[in-house]
Amino acid sequence: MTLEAQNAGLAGRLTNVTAQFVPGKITAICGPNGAGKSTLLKLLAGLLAADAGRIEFDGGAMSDLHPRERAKVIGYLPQSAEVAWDVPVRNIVALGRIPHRDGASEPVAEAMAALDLSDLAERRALTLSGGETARMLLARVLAGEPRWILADEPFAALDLAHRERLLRQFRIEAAKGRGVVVVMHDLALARNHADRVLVLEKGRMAAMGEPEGTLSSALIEKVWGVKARWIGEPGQSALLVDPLG
Ligand SMILES: Nc1ncnc2c1ncn2[C@@H]1O[C@H](COP(=O)(O)OP(=O)(O)OP(=O)(O)O)[C@@H](O)[C@H]1O
Repeated sequence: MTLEAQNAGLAGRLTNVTAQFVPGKITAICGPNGAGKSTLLKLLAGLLAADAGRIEFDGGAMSDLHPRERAKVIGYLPQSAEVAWDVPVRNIVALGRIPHRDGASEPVAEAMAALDLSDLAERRALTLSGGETARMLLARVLAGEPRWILADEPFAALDLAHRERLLRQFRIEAAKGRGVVVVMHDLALARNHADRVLVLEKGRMAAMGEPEGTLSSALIEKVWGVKARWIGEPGQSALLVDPLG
């Protein structure tokens, strides 16, 4: 169950990205604003078509996958998603089962419990706070039990406890053999919790590899233009950034 970008590009947004994503692992996609992170995630999700190279899924072109099959295997969380329907939270999370056409309630309940939404199950979706909305939409993705979870900045609206909870959940999903690909700005989060990191810079790949070696001070200075150094133990590192002079 592989997911791969092969020289993938989209005019003006992404150039020549070649990367293999690994099931059972958490891959972080990092890079400055406008570097192409969301574009790459949408290409991997099959929501945008590459105009150069291709996205390969299980040895075939992603573009050949039937949309319903794609919806079953890929769970995509967009950046700052909005909710259109003022229906109970449980109903929004249950939308994750639509590709399966099974109405199964267990994965829906499990996903809500994982995202600490059980007490909010009957609340109307439009009354939720920003972080609660983010958790509801993540639960919808998990309820679909996709093979690949592709999440665009899922931590942005979450408080510390819910961030930790989601990190643990991503690890649980990865342990089930799912591939987890997460766009994130927090480089300490990537270094401490991802298995691999892909760094984009101005639409091109700047680096890909295990986080410790890849997210070096030298790379951070080159790509983000800030001087920074790591402190702390592996797995509990913090990034100290020098004030811009
Ligand atoms: N629909 C579009 N049409 C044209 N250009 C676009 C479109 N969407 C994004 N871009 C451009 O493509 C580049 C990559 O955008 P993308 O959203 O992938 O960046 P990102 O790395 O996710 O950024 P951020 O950290 O700000 O969310 C940017 O220069 C952006 O302005």
